[in-house]
Amino acid sequence: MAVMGKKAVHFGAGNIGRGFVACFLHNSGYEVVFADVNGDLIDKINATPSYRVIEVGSEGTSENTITNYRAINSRTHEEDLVEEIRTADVVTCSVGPNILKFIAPVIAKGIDRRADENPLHVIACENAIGATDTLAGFIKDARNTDPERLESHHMRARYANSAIDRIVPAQDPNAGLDVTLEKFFEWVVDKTPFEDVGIPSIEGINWVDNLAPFIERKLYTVNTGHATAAYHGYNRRKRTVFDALQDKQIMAEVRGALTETKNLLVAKHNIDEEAQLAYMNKIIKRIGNPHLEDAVERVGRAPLRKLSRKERFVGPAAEAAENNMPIKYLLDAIEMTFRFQDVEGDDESKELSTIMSENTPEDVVAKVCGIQTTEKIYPQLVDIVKRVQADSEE
Ligand SMILES: NC(=O)c1ccc[n+]([C@@H]2O[C@H](COP(=O)([O-])OP(=O)(O)OC[C@H]3O[C@@H](n4cnc5c(N)ncnc54)[C@H](O)[C@@H]3O)[C@@H](O)[C@H]2O)c1
Ligand SMILES: O=P(O)(O)OC[C@@H](O)[C@@H](O)[C@H](O)[C@H](O)CO
Repeated sequence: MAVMGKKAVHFGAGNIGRGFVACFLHNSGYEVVFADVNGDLIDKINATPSYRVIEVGSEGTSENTITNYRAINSRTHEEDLVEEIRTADVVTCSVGPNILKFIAPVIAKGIDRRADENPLHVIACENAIGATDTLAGFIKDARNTDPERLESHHMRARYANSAIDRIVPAQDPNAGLDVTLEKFFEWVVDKTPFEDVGIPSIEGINWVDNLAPFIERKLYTVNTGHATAAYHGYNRRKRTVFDALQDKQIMAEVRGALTETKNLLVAKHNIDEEAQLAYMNKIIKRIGNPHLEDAVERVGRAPLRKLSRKERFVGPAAEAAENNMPIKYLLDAIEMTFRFQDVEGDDESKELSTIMSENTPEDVVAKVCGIQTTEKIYPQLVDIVKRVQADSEE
């Protein structure tokens, strides 16, 4: 049921922001106020009264028209944004996990101005475990919220973690605001923080009591498989994930990595093995969607984030290793990620290259992967880094 007169502020008017989150908020009757730092994008949004969300797949193409939105530059119009947050019902974001700290101060100011009886619902829509908790941590930090106001903060804001899944590739620069994406979507949100104040009425959200199995299953299947295809593909000069999956060896690497994460997910979350196998096969089909021009560079973007401790490779591989489960294919994918260096337009891939050239293998593993010397996976990661460093010196 649509809710009229409601307002959502969404940080990050990029692919998933315009194509998924804003689309669902719009369809649920919300006015959407985008907050972004890209001045050209802000101007385009404010000059364009509607845009299309175009779903493509083997079943054909369908379209949704999005209206009733505005955009504010959060860098130049902070006070306007604070006022929007003061009067909003929902704040969502899809800016990337490393940007959460930068959007926290303005959200904190808006929350602080709210009346106590009307808490803002905050849901971060990033590919990261506990992204809303991370954002809440920055908002509640003493630099952003007066410690004396913390005790009553829950009366002005509530925070729920989420898992969001829909493949939205980089868009054709000539497409304007239109977004082409896959038909499939899944948006799962923890309902427990909202239970006493009412969950926001957003069509399409699956509200759950325990998000952990959903987010781990998503990150360690969709994103592990996607990234495995992308990094192997990049190193074999494939253009898109679809192209990469046409290569039998890369497909075997993807299946291998997803079988290893399946074993872990099944054991850890009591997920039915057959159900996980079906989910895995569906994901392989989704990431191989021939209608999505999903470049390996987009899917491999930010390799330092993707090599970090709780992320799609090191997260499951470290845990599987501790439980003596096989991790051969995950290690192959990690090696390919370490080889994703100096990629045009990707700052982290350049930083990775500098880190690799200036540090010992042991220091790289500690700094990049956050793995301790006592963990079972440690020596295997050190060997990978040694190999990649040796190849770079040749
Ligand atoms: N694209 C997908 O398929 C997909 C699917 C699920 C989840 N996600 C997640 O969504 C997030 C965004 O991904 P995307 O593909 O939409 O990226 P994107 O680059 O298309 O969009 C990010 C947007 O955030 C804006 N931004 C950057 N810094 C900002 C700031 N300080 N304040 C406000 N806006 C800022 C950028 O200008 C850009 O418009 C990531 O965490 C990603 O993992 C993406
Ligand atoms: O967004 P990232 O950089 O964490 O990962 C790249 C892709 O795997 C990702 O954007 C997927 O398309 C998305 O997670 C599908 O739901």
